[in-house]
Amino acid sequence: MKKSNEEYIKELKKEMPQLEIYTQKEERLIYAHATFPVEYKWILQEDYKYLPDAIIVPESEAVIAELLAKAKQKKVSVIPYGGGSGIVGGTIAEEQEIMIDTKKLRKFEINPTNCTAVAGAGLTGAEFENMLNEKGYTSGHYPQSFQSAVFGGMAATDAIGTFSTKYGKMDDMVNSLRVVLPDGQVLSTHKAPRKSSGPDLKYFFIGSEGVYGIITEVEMKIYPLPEKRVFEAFTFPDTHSGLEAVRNFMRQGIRPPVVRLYDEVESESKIRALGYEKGMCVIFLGYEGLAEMVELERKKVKEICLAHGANYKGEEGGNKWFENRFSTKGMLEYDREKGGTADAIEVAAPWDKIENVWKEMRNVLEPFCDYVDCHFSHFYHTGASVYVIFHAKADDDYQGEELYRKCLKLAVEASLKNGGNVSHHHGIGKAKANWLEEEHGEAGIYLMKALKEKIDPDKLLNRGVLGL
Ligand SMILES: Cc1cc2nc3c(=O)[nH]c(=O)nc-3n(C[C@H](O)[C@H](O)[C@H](O)COP(=O)(O)OP(=O)(O)OC[C@H]3O[C@@H](n4cnc5c(N)ncnc54)[C@H](O)[C@@H]3O)c2cc1C
Repeated sequence: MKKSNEEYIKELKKEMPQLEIYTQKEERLIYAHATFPVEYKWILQEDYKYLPDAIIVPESEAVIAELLAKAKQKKVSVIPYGGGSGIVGGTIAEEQEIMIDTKKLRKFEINPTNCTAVAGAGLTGAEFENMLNEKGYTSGHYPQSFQSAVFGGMAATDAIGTFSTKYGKMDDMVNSLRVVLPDGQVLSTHKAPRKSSGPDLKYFFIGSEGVYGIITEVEMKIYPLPEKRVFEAFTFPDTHSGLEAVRNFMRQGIRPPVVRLYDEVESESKIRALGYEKGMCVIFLGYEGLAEMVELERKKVKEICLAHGANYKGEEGGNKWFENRFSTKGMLEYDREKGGTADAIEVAAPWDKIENVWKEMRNVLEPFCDYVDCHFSHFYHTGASVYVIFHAKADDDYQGEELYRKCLKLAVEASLKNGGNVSHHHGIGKAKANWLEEEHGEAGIYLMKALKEKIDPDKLLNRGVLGL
């Protein structure tokens, strides 16, 4: 253990004997990796590369404040740890950092009048949603990592769920939050629904991946459980006509919560399974809310899809997608195999760039991959996001790591070159930090660094994440 860490832990044990602290090698190994694909390769290579010196599991925000104040005093580096489902290397303990696991922050408080509920940073998406459902509410937030990602991590990475077209991303869903700053101060943002009182401070933390503070509570917007929910499918002659149909209903303010358009290649297996016409592209749509509104949305979406050459395929395909929506087979199985590597690179672009971004990302990856899947599943008034999922195989896990880095570089650079960004919702971590300046520009990075240097001059909190 690093000397400074040893002194820190010794002092904590003395002053806070009730504090849960893990220092055994097995425990440190469990926390050492999240779900960044390269971490799978490190597991399969010899000794694991980077272990945290210790993991602390505080039971309250007040204890986190003390831990950070003391860490500042003793110059101890810290990594906040949520559900460990992060996929961009945001929790790699490259410098034997101490991890702070937020799992004991389990507050749940509902305010039906304000249509909000508070989630402690350590509640998983599924736990919070079940508690809401019991009271007759939903947050509409269903990321695929629903059962493992927790609210602190999801706010920190600005996560998104599959019902996003209606309910939005974490930055749309969070009304207010509480955060411990690197020196131990606690900031609570105002609960008013809108502010014109300087920058809305919650946005310094949503998507900041723990570099500016540890989020302890998130106040989410909530909605009554829907009266009606229905899924359906259409096939389109090609990806272009599918995207045009979606752009047309989005610009009129029609927002079915689930919109998932698969390109010609990823559609193939779905077409086979569902017995649809070969060579077409599949779209699954999901609607929920008041029954009359659902039926009106369906009617309007159907008119627009049919006008763009679609065939209506009924409810079966959409229902099947819904039943399997949390399955991550395929991608993660590839990462676990010898030499195998896979990842979903998710970027966003304006409507007039998204098709080129998709085509070019697919083109650059295909020569190095067994196969590449692409779909569009988060849509906005001004553009869309595309997932480009590569699956590649090398001879061993060292070459697998190299191959991963090559594919990531090709994909991100193809996005940037064609008008897309670096990440739509998985975040940057350490994996994509090199490209951040291309998205934000020199002045943008200057601003991010200036804030970091002011509030955390020794870069003790999540050093290296976002390149800070
Ligand atoms: C199979 C699979 C499916 C996925 N599906 C989705 C999806 O549908 N949508 C989506 O958006 N993402 C998805 N992801 C990515 C991942 O689940 C998200 O990035 C998630 O938000 C991470 O949350 P976590 O609690 O696991 O965070 P962690 O992995 O623990 O941490 C992520 C980052 O946030 C920081 N952090 C954690 N807690 C805090 C805190 N309290 N305060 C400040 N910083 C903190 C960490 O230091 C780290 O940098 C998926 C990942 C996997 C493996």
